Amino acid sequence: MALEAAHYYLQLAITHGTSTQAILLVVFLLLLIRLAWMRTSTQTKCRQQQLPPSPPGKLPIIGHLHLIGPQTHISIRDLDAKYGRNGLMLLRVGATPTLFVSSPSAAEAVLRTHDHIFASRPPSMAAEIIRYGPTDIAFAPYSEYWRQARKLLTTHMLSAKKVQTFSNGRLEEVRLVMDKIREAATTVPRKAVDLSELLSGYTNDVVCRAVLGPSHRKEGRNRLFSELTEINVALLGGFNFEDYFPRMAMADVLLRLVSVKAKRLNKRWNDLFDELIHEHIQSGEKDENSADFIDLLLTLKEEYGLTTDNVKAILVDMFEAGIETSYLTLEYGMAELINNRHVLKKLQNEVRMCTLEGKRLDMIREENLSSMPYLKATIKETLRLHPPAPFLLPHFSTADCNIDGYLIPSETRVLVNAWALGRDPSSWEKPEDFMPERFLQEAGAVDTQMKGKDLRFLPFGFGRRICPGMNFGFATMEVMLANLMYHFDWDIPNMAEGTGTGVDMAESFGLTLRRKQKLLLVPRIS
Ligand code: HEM
Repeated sequence: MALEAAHYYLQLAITHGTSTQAILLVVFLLLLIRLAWMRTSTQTKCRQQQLPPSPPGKLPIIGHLHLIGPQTHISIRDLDAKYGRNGLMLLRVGATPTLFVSSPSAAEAVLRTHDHIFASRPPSMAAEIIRYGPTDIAFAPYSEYWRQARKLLTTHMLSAKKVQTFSNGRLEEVRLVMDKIREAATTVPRKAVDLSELLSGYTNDVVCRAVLGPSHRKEGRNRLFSELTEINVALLGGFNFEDYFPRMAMADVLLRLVSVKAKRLNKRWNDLFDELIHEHIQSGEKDENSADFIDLLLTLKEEYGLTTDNVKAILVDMFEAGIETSYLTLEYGMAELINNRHVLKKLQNEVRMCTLEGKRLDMIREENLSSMPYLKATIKETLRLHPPAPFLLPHFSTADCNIDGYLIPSETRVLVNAWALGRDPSSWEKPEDFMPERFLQEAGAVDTQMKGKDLRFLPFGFGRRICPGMNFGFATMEVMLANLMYHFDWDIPNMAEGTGTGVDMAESFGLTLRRKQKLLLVPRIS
């Protein structure tokens, strides 16, 4: 084809043009031919290169979908053990090639060595609508826009220094929860508290306060944000048929349905943000210490080239990424502590050491936490066993890439099974046991700072897309867990009658890994 074209244009130039034109044309066309040849030979080479291993039994249309059970993280771990190679396994989920990563070396290849190729996100129609483009940070494709928005976030909103400025607000929120628990503990007979509800309310209010300041309870705004975040998670978190079967007629119908739902939801977020932005503009500039996230974004948006819609998209991220992750970790942590009484006792001893100087504290404050390594280790151990995002967020390759001799084609969806990595018996001693001590080993191999040298432990991901909210998350979780340990002893309901058993740890899978049952516990004032 290219040769025919070259011949044709050469004839044309010779008949109608000058000889210089003809020579230039020939050179240009020869270049074109060379390029075409190089492309064909690369494609042939790629085709010859092997794709990562896949399980047998791929079906028309649905691909390997029927092999994946409802507990996806467990199914994928088991399939990888059988069919994967070095932690790499390629499944066709519907029409979408999906690479599952289940070993530290494979995670290293994807998140460190070839991070620039895998740092994008797959397209999602719901994310496009709810997150204005998407122009948030979590779902935005890898681009200059994402780099700028993320820089703003990490430099001004989620830096250790800024997170520290919210400490009084956090303490106030913890105090409110302690008051509610104390009330239940002093009732006769003692009442169980719904710790799931209290903890999710707490992490919601901590994020609301950081986003919009102390007026976060005005007219029930905190509850409204909680409701909107829940709907967001439901819409983005499940298996979205239309993302995996983009060319099917049924996907078209679903696409329209999802689009209607997403637009309705986006309108609710949008109206609320308009009201809040208006209020913030009216109330004028604040100093760096008292500025909330809306203040910061409004002040900095021009410097970073953001529109008001971009600001709203980033705010949606704060709610969706910031609330459930910390809440689930706190809830799983408490459940593990109840089922592992010796760990609970050890943690209570560490926290209660604060009172050894003779005075009882009304609250454990953040400045008390630096002398509590076991508390931090307990949270890390909880994250190892129960990473709230078992597959991180989906990554997406933007070019062909070779890992371990396998070709990973461009536009492959990549899911890293952080849940499986945290429980791999070749990486962890007694992986199913809850042992915070493993994070206290002095020169142990585990990276206790979690800056990610060790890719066995990835609850926050790693590389360009690593969670920027780690400081915020730890600050939220540590002070709450310390106070729960300091003020109360904990029983399971019906323990006194001897009919109570341990806490049920059954999980239900989604974008996040939730416990199936509410966590009901009976507090006793210590
Ligand atoms: C226990 C607490 C938390 C955990 C376990 C957690 C975990 C994660 C994970 C696994 C990712 C995806 C990483 C990847 O794709 O490779 C992520 C991304 C993200 N997280 Fe967190 N997170 C937590 C708290 C927070 C908080 C408190 C905030 C903000 C207030 C936050 C904001 C974000 C954002 C904006 C992203 C997207 C980053 C990007 O795509 O560049 N996270 N987080």
